[in-house]
Amino acid sequence: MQFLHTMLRVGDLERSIEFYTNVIGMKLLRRSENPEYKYSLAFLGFEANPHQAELELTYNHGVTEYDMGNAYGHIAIGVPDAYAACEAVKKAGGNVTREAGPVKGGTTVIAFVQDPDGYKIELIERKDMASAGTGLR
Ligand SMILES: C[C@@H](O)C(=O)SC[C@H](NC(=O)CC[C@H](N)C(=O)O)C(=O)NCC(=O)O
Ligand code: NI
Repeated sequence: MQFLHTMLRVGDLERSIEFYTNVIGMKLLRRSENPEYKYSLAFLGFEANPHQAELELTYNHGVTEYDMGNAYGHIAIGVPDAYAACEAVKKAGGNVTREAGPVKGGTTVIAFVQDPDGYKIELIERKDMASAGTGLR
């Protein structure tokens, strides 16, 4: 088996695609429309399945916001340098809600970014990723 995607409901699909491509550096992998059930999908990621898990964004036509509740935590992205990633996010107009630094009580360097709908994204510094050329623009 393989972990394929995480689905988030968003209030403005184009706004979210813009954020996840231009701020986070993902690729728009594919889109689909379901006019019968009045929703649109966009799949984004750094690589398509099966190479990496994908993010599925769901837009229900006419629904511009959701009750975010208190259960959702975050999705996590590995970056070679969390400090540089935060600067790149800010430069691209993104919202860093927790600057890069060691996790409380530990040594792993993390940061948090908020997407346009308020979903949190954790940036986790992974030195092993430096050679992979991954990471935020
Ligand atoms: C493409 C695949 O990864 C899907 O997740 S589509 C599944 C489908 N999604 C929706 O209907 C989205 C709109 C819906 N109003 C929502 O907000 O979730 C789905 O969940 N279908 C349910 C079913 O029983 O088929
Ligand atoms: Ni799905």
